[in-house]
Amino acid sequence: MRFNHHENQYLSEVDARANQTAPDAAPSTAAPTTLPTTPAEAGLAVRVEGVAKRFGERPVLAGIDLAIAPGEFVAIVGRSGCGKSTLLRLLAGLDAPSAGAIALDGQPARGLHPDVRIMFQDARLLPWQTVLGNVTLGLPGPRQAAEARARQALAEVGLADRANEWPARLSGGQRQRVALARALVHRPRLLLLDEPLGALDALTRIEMQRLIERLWQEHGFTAVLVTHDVAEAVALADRIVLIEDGQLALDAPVALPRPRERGEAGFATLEGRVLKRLMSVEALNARNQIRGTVAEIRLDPVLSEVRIDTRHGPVVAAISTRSLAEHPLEVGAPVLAVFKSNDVALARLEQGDGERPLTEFFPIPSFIG
Ligand SMILES: Nc1ncnc2c1ncn2[C@@H]1O[C@H](COP(=O)(O)OP(=O)(O)OP(=O)(O)O)[C@@H](O)[C@H]1O
Repeated sequence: MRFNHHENQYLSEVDARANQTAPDAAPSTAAPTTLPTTPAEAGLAVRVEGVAKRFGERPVLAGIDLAIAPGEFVAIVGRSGCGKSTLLRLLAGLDAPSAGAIALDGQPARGLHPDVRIMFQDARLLPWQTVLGNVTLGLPGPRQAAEARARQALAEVGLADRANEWPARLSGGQRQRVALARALVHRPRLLLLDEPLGALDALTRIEMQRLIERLWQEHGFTAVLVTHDVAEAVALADRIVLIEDGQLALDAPVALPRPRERGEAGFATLEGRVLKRLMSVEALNARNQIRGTVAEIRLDPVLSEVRIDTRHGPVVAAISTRSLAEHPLEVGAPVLAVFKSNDVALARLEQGDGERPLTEFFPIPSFIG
């Protein structure tokens, strides 16, 4: 998980709002203590038009167009580093686009929006505040009314009885529930979720997915979820968008009835389709591909070696023997070797000492083809 000063700025904004709260003021009957439940009034419409984002000379997003209807649940998937979190930070107003425009409910987005909340992979709870204190933080109005709202939000995430607990005493899943309550208590009309379940075990993750789905259905906010887990995207989203080379490469509706079961045929088909697209050769950087011909196959019970001859010299791929059985190759077959740029390292060979020993490794940003 990456932290940057913009996100801290977001948290300071929350702190600043907390400081404006009158802690000892009398309870107000004017402040509503219930969270909205009517979908029509809750969801924020999002429009992203021609949005580009560069960091220095490095383009990350290029010409993104995306319209999200009020109350829609959109999942953003894509390879690591493709710009998913960057897009989410732009929607949150934590960062500004280099080009293009973002509109929320038809109004140009400028900075932080009061109806937008973001949840990260780590809960970011203040350790010196109780669970209730963390959820109340930043709520305007008299303390008693704010606490009543916070307690209600905690009840909604199943933590009513942990209000007076310290964050350190909670499990990772419970801390994320508190973070969810802290977002919900502000009655967001757009909830941005940046891989919020990424650090949780599989079972807790599925429980949290159900909770998020239920709360989304009850409150009707618009939801945008960044996830690495395609099954999570299929379980929760109305639409799955895939970012690739800075652009939207896929926009797939998920027309499956809710609640969705992972074992169902439609679920597995869509998950397979998105995964296939995500893992496809076209999705990889073209510079990290090299053509060749299978020259030799050395079978081993577990991990076999396939040597291919390329115009740059021989390349040996270690392939599980099981995969090789599923996708057989024969000597002479034309193939494409695909490298993940992050996985390529250069090792200097000692002069005159054959293939060993290695002295230094130089990670390189991309394969030199
Ligand atoms: N503030 C920044 N300054 C410079 N580069 C940045 C900044 N934020 C992100 N980047 C770069 O932009 C690219 C996209 O980052 P981003 O975090 O949006 O990717 P991601 O798809 O969310 O990745 P992951 O799935 O690994 O979290 C990366 O190469 C990252 O290093």
